[in-house]
Amino acid sequence: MTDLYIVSGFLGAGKTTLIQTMARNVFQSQKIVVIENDFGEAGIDASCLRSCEIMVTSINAGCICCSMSGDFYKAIGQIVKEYAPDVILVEPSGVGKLSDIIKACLRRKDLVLIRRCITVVDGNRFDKYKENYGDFFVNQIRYADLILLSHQTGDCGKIEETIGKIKEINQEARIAADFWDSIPSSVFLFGKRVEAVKELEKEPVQSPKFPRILKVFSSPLGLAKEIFTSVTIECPEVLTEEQLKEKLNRVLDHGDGVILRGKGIVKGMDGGMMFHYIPGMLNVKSVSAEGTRVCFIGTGLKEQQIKSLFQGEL
Ligand SMILES: Nc1nc2c(ncn2[C@@H]2O[C@H](COP(=O)(O)OP(=O)(O)OP(=O)(O)O)[C@@H](O)[C@H]2O)c(=O)[nH]1
Repeated sequence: MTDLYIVSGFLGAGKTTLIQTMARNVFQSQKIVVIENDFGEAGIDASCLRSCEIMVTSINAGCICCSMSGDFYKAIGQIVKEYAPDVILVEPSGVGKLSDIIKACLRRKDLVLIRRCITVVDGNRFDKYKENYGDFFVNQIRYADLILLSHQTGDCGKIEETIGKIKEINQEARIAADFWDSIPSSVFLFGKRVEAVKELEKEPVQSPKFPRILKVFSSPLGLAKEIFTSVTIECPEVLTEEQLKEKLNRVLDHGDGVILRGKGIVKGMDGGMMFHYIPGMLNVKSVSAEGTRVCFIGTGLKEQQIKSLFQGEL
């Protein structure tokens, strides 16, 4: 039986960052495979994790829990057989429901044992995300047995307030607000399962859904796709940091709709350049990973408009 950990959280919460921390601090001597499920993000996280020498299997263009669940089912079988990892880490898309991911993993309980359902919660954007995207955001909190706060401002009062709000949704989960590097490994590895997950475990295991069948049923991805759109842009040019920021700011300032997430890897003057955008934060840094793609996720985005803004003359 292979140990499986789910690392969920809303867009930009810090899932990939946490997986890197866990690979470094918790599973340092173990063979890890990460199953990464981008929502239209063109494998950007996967490139980043691979550059940290983590083995990654990407399932793109859908969501593990629904349209791709047949692929997910097969992927787990293949990974266990071919790589025999000690640990599988599943990073669902930020707009996936944790309960659906757990159900998808339970379909392979012949091969994997869910050890921990972890959710990263952006402590700085809690109210906004809960109010506007509660279907996903609240579900990710309710089914977690370990919740880690990210994007904290250092304001202890605000942290306590956010923890109080999380407890209104899930009283049983362990909540950790410390710096992740300082959290003992045992917190990630062991702990009580919350009742909500125990209930899911009691449900009869359903066969994986394959796309042919899915056309008949509405799916959670249907919901995510109705609400969120993603725009991916090829960017083969070499850019300076200023040029990249100017392109990004044109999209962020003048694009219609609400951009909730932006990320990408492009060619910089001295190698790869990666950016992350979440509302109120834009980070650009040099990376060893290579890439020529940027992606925006949000609501009400206009693909052509975003492409023109990004690709237009500088
Ligand atoms: N200030 C701050 N930044 C963070 C923290 N965690 C992650 N970040 C940054 O937030 C950005 C997004 O982090 P990721 O780890 O890519 O988030 P994710 O949840 O995998 O995002 P998705 O790709 O949308 O699923 C990156 O620039 C991180 O460096 C945190 O605790 N504090």
